[in-house]
Parts: sequence; structure tokens; C-alpha cells
Amino acid sequence: MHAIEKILAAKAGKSSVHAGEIVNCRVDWAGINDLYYQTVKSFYEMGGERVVDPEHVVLFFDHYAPCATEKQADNHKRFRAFAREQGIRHLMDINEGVCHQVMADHGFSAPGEVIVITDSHTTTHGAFGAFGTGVGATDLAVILATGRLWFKVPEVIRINLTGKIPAGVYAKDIVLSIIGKLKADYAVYKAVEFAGPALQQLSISERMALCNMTTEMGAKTSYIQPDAITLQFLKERGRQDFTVYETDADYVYAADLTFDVSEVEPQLAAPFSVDNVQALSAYAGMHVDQAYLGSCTGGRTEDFAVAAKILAGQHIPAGTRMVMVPASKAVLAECLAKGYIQTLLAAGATLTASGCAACLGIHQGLLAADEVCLSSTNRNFPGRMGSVKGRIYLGSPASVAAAARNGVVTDPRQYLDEKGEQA
Ligand SMILES: CC(C)[C@H](C(=O)O)[C@@H](O)C(=O)O
Ligand code: SF4
Repeated sequence: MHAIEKILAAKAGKSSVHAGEIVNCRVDWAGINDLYYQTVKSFYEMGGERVVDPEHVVLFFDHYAPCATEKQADNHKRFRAFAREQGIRHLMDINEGVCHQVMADHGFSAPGEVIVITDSHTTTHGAFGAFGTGVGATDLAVILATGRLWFKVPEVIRINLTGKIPAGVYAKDIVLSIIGKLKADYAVYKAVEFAGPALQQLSISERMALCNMTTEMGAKTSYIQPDAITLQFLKERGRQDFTVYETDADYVYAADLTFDVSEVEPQLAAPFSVDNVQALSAYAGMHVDQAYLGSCTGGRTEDFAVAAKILAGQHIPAGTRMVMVPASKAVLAECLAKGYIQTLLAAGATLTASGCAACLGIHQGLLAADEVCLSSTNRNFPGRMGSVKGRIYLGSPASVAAAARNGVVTDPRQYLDEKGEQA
């Protein structure tokens, strides 16, 4: 069996499972974000009275944080009342940040767990060796009422990463180049595992970016075998009570691919699909109206660190604006402590509240028609960040910062030395 199958088997109380089988699993973490009040309504509509395991339910106020309309505020108010009524202690209010980052910050995401959130990018938790997947309101309501949910055991595609990651190239570039080759529907309902020696060069932050983006290949879930890097991250957050499952040596993958990361250069996904990927150099010199640094893909401390290296002592030129959205309160605190935010503010960037913000066009950084945004987020569909005529290019946080520095698409490698430090 694959480690993912072992997780699902354990949660279903079975000794073995196989791809295609439907299993009914105990869910370790059920998360609801603030776009999904329908979950609460569905819970009552299906006869729910008490949430079976409120200790393992997390409510996230991230998409509307802080609220831009009265309707959003009313939603939050009803969620808070639900939390009080049901004894849900983990209410991550508007200052906490994007659900996936908050899960990581709190040490909630851990190996061997089943994590289900009303958000498609729940694949992110594969970075911890968890089975993470996104669902809609009614499925989540079933978990509230029963503590369990059914899944179809996915086939697994393994992507082996080999070679040395060049300076100025990041997980985002690697995964964009993979999606550009394999395309947006390559992994529909399959699991995508990242493996291979290059993983040793990738921190948890970078692994989260990789796993996050598998959603844009249609993946049901993602997986990275926990290692010393994972265990160290969890130790720092006080997590020790988890089970690490290992894939059997004779497990047969649905596909087994190898990518040499040493050949990857900075990439951009051009409008209007995530698999419309080219080398960044193809767009060098194109004017950028907005550089957007944030989200559950590219809004972590390391992302701010590299942006600060590129923009230290610089001034963002007139005609370009930079919006920065730390993925969570913990990320913001860390970036403040390290001086990254101060450096970026001094360069002329705007700081907005942690959360989803303009990543999906809610507030804090929307685009006008024909404006170009270079964004560290994960989607560039029409209307994703405001006007349906806004043009979003997805790239690494370093590429976002380099664009802010010059007001045009710029290769970030020229500002970094061979160690990835300020050149
Ligand atoms: C919650 C939902 C509207 C959505 C998702 O499921 O991913 C959002 O977070 C996104 O990134 O598009
Ligand atoms: S930051 Fe963006 S991609 Fe992530 S959960 Fe929020 S809206 Fe979705």
C-alpha cells in the first residue's frame, strides 16, 4: 500500500484498502472557512444537533478578513454564535490568517492525519504527510454530525525531483514548470506525491507551496513523506503525537515521473489559466501595475525574506504598486521581528491584513480592466482579482519583488547571489 492508503485504512478501521475503493474514514480535523456558512445551515437541515467532536473543528475567518460588507460581518456574527453554541474552541478570528497557514502555525497539520476543509487548497497539508482534501458545505456538515466522511481511495502519481535548485528559483517555479508540462487536468482525482533527493533543499514553507499547487492539476490530495525537516517543524510547534506511515516498496504508482530541478528557471503562468506557463524571460520588460505578495501559496516568512532582499534600499517606481498580505498573524509577527515588513514598507509597499484578501478578488488589492498583476498566488482565471479584464501572471515571491523593484517583469536572479542572498 501507499502511505496515503495506510492513512485511509487506519481511519476506516480496515487492514488494507486499494485505489478506487470507497472508504468511510474518521476525520482528524474539519475546517470551515467564512465563505461556507452554508455548512452550518446544512448541518441543521440534515438533523444535526450537537457537533460530535468540537475539539477537532476549526472555524477560519480568512476570506472576509476584515469584512468589507455588512453581509460578511453578519456571516461572521452567525459563525461566532455557532461556535459558542457548539463549544467550538478553535475559532480563528479575522486577525489569524489563511486557513492552511493557520493550521501549520498551530501545529495542527501532522503526518498520518485526515484533514478536510471547505477549501480546494487543502492539498497543502500533504507537506506534512497528511491526507488533506477540500470539500463543499454538505460534506463538511456530515463530518460535523458524524465525525466521518467517505472518500474514494485515489491512485497516486509520484513526481521525483532531482538535481540542485538554482539560486533565485523556488518551489513555485518548479511546480509551475511541472503544471505547464502536465496541464491542469493531469491529476484529476489522483494523489500527487513529491519525492526525490531535491526535497532535501525544500523547507516546509516551500513544500507547502508545492502541495498547494497540485490543486491546480486537479489533484484530490498531495503527499510528501515526512522526514527530519518535517519532524523538526512539528517539534518546534509542540507536536509529537502522530503516526508516520511509509509506502511499501512494491507499491505500483499510476505514473512515476522525474523532473530535474537544476534546469528550471523562473516561470510565469500567464492569463487565463494556471497551465499557460512560460519562462519569465518571455515577458521580461512587460509593465506591471500591481505586484501582489501573499496567499496560502506565497505569503510565508521565507517569501517575505526574499522580497526584502530584492527590495532593500529600493523605491518601487510610480505606476506600480505592491500589496503585501502575510498569510497569517504568526507570519506577520515573524516578518516584523526580522524587519522584512519594515524594509518593504520603506520601499513603498502597502501592508494589508492577513487573509485571502485580493487573492480571490474580495478586497484589498483588486485590479481594474487591463491592469497587469504579477502575483505569488495560485490562480489567474478571469475576474479572479477584480476586473474580468485584469491580467494576472503567477510567479514566485522573488519574481513579484523583482517586478515591484523595476515596475516591469524582471528576472529576480540578477539581484541574488549563488546562495540566494542579496547580490
Ligand atoms: C473557498 C473557495 C472560494 C476557494 C477554494 O476552495 O479554494 C478559494 O479559497 C480559492 O482559492 O479559490
Ligand atoms: S489565500 Fe487564496 S488560494 Fe489560499 S485559501 Fe485564500 S483565496 Fe484560496
